[in-house]
Amino acid sequence: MRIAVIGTGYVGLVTGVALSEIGHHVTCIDVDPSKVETLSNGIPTIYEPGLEALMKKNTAAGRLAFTAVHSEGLSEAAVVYIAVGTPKRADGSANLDYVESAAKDIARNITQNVIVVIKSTVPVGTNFHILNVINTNTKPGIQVKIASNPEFLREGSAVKDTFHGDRIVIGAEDEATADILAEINAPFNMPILKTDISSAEMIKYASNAFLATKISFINEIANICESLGANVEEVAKGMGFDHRIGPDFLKAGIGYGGSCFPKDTNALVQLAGNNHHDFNLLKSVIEVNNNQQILLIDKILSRFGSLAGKRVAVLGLAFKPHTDDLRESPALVMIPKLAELGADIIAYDPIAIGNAKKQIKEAIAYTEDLPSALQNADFAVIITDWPDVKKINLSAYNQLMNDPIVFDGRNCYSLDAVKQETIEYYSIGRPD
Ligand SMILES: NC(=O)c1ccc[n+]([C@@H]2O[C@H](COP(=O)([O-])OP(=O)(O)OC[C@H]3O[C@@H](n4cnc5c(N)ncnc54)[C@H](O)[C@@H]3O)[C@@H](O)[C@H]2O)c1
Ligand SMILES: O=c1ccn([C@@H]2O[C@H](COP(=O)(O)OP(=O)(O)O[C@H]3O[C@H](CO)[C@@H](O)[C@H](O)[C@H]3O)[C@@H](O)[C@H]2O)c(=O)[nH]1
Repeated sequence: MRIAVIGTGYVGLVTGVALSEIGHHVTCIDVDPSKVETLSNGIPTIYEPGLEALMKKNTAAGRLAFTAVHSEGLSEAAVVYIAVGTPKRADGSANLDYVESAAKDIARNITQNVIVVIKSTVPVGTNFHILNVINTNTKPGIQVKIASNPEFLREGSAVKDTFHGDRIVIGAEDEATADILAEINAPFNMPILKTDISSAEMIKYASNAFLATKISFINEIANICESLGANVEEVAKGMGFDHRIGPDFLKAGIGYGGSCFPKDTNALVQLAGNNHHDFNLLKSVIEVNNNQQILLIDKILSRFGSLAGKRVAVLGLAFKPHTDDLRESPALVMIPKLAELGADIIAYDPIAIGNAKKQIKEAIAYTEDLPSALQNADFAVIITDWPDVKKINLSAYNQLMNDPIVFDGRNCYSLDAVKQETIEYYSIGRPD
């Protein structure tokens, strides 16, 4: 099948590469010519494990190409995926400007019948709206079908998730369209749910909202555990044995970040509100998360009183390990607060520093070397559970820091291991 993918971000690029890997001929289109140039040179514009090799392989095989010219990318496509951003507006709702503009790009440039597949996360009703935008802007006689195919990949394991995900959801108006999309996706060998368009759109929001709820729930339990002297890791383990609950997504910490959970939970609250439903449960999930992201500041202040002149090692900037993405990372909340309180900050991250420098306004020092971050620090704050942070020999805190005081926002170490060392250790939902 000849496929075009509009948008080469985390979703579009991974989707385009994966579709080419299973044998389709894919052209990825992006409005950013510098991205297209980098990608055409075989260099991924995002960090995703396993992506570069697949990208190079399929480009060399002639199944994958990149362009900044919509007419060129769309010229022979039978199916066009829209995978552009749907960021949060100030009121919390999803900004559909990029999706609308991609729809107009399609409408103005296609000369053949196409199926347009919306992969971006969009509120219920958007697919029909976008079909309308395309039909109003395209040439007469061209038949356009629309389908919803929400994406469930996680950053940092996007390639793995695309080939070994839990399900593929296809929302279509007619069986023929759903069948074509099912056929395109068949080589992924995953359960396929064919449903109506509105339900497909809702499945995406409901899934993210449910996962975010699980995280805020366990974080609330963690905070209660702290007051009562219980250990949230033990509690989560005990809960997880119950198949109805499951062991995943019960890791307490400094809250969820990323480009999806914060944005999509807010968008669902808005969507519900616009339809006269006050989604109180989800509002609380968001509030718990906002408080959770700054929880360590209170702990740090009660330990030190003042942070003026204290040197702090911030370990991790990305919102989770194995990605260079900082969108809604707790680091973006913690660093301004620490700076405002007068701390002298050195931040460690193995791959996200390039992106961090674009988003962090405070004058802080950066390093990709973990020991250098710890050298002479008065305390350390763990934001991202990077493998090298988790695997560090705990004696390094003692050897390198002025005072081995660690505030661990990701519960990286077992309390037994910590007890073997002379470090002062504060984590989430566990005895200090
Ligand atoms: N990032 C994730 O892990 C993830 C996972 C599942 C779903 N989603 C959803 O997928 C969508 C895309 O997310 P992302 O993180 O990949 O976004 P992103 O911001 O990383 O990438 C979007 C890309 O689209 C390009 N673009 C914008 N308008 C364009 C146009 N008219 N023509 C061509 N290119 C255009 C931009 O230049 C950019 O490269 C969002 O709706 C998001 O909620 C994201
Ligand atoms: O038990 C947990 C699990 C995750 N997190 C945090 O939650 C955030 C999101 O993590 P994760 O879900 O692994 O990453 P994302 O790449 O944001 O993926 C989510 O958002 C995507 C975009 O919609 C969806 O496609 C995925 O299915 C969904 O998992 C991160 O800050 C994690 O640290 C926790 O605090 N505790």
